[in-house]
Amino acid sequence: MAKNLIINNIFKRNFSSTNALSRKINSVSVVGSGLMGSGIAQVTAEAGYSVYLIDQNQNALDKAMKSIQNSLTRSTKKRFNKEPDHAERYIKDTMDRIQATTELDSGAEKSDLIIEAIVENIQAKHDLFSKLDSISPKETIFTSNTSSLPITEIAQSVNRKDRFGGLHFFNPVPVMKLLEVIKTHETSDATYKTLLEYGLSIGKTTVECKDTPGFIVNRLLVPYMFEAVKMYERGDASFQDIDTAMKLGAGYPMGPFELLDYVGLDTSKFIIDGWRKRYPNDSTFQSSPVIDQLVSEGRLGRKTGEGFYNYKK
Ligand SMILES: C[C@H](O)CC(=O)SCCNC(=O)CCNC(=O)[C@H](O)C(C)(C)COP(=O)(O)OP(=O)(O)OC[C@H]1O[C@@H](n2cnc3c(N)ncnc32)[C@H](O)[C@@H]1OP(=O)(O)O
Ligand SMILES: NC(=O)c1ccc[n+]([C@@H]2O[C@H](COP(=O)([O-])OP(=O)(O)OC[C@H]3O[C@@H](n4cnc5c(N)ncnc54)[C@H](O)[C@@H]3O)[C@@H](O)[C@H]2O)c1
Repeated sequence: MAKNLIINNIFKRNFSSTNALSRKINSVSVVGSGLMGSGIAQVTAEAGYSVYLIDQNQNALDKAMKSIQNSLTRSTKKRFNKEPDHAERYIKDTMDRIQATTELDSGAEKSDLIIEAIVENIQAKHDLFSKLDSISPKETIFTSNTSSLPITEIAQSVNRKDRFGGLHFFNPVPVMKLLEVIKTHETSDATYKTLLEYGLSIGKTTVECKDTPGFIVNRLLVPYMFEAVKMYERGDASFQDIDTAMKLGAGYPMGPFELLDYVGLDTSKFIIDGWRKRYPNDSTFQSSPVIDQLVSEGRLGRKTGEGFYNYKK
């Protein structure tokens, strides 16, 4: 209660002085149905929005719908433990609000908000947004869930730069309470207000971020994870002991290697490689031979069943 009051006061402080009117959001398209897109679609549908979950790959969509169903079953078991009928109805209603499709147009033409959660690659994001810009209504707001790319740079491929911002979710989306909302120097106040309102409407606590590398969380978290890998590569400790140490000695829910496997080693590599290209003189962003090797072997972490740890057993 007190927390909500603080959030509302921050919200009022920042926006009561502007006359910006937020836009009503009814329908949301989530493009990319992997680890993040499936979670974003789930929490958005749970909040009552009608959702198009779009992916170029039908298998990814099938996997996403299964994972949403499992995640809802898990969360409703406790929430409605004495009312199984209610839980069943809640799951059905939520699933019914999500339309999974490989047709980009079918969602983009009808959505008020588009959240992109495809692979962490600037060219792929540019190609997607330039298509979306030509098929979406001009009022539709575009956002990216990028972990590390500048929102301003992603927005270069569209004309609607005032209706473009960042919505950075955390994994697992249904559980993690934070949403980073990113404003570029071209994002309009009305767009930004709409994005903050959307964040609150899906039950997240929002923080306001500038378009700086890694925003708030990843600028601190990613160098920490790669520092742990360097420690392991030097032979200072086993990765299992580093994980145990950080969980029991620093109170983290997961150690850095468990977290790398959880985020995906490919995504982690994309992030560090991208930052190193941009900031070649900053030693924080050095590559990791061990991660490069695991990625080249297709051992990407939990999503492939193996990374630093083996999840197939
Ligand atoms: C790189 C990117 O850009 C940014 C990022 O995303 S960085 C990554 C950020 N994420 C983190 O740091 C995650 C750190 N890990 C954790 O917080 C925890 O280990 C965890 C929440 C993932 C799992 O928690 P843990 O206690 O170990 O396991 P578990 O007991 O299975 O789950 C805890 C609760 O979450 C729920 N849960 C876990 N995963 C879930 C999912 N996918 N869907 C729904 N519910 C889920 C469980 O049902 C359980 O709920 P309950 O407390 O009501 O019973
Ligand atoms: N993994 C994390 O913990 C995490 C957390 C926050 C943000 N992110 C960011 O979210 C984005 C997605 O990450 P992820 O971990 O969900 O990736 P993922 O590999 O699990 O899923 C990406 C999905 O996008 C689909 N895709 C690729 N190109 C597409 C296109 N042009 N059109 C439609 N679908 C396409 C793929 O088929 C795949 O299903 C990345 O930008 C990543 O940096 C990831």
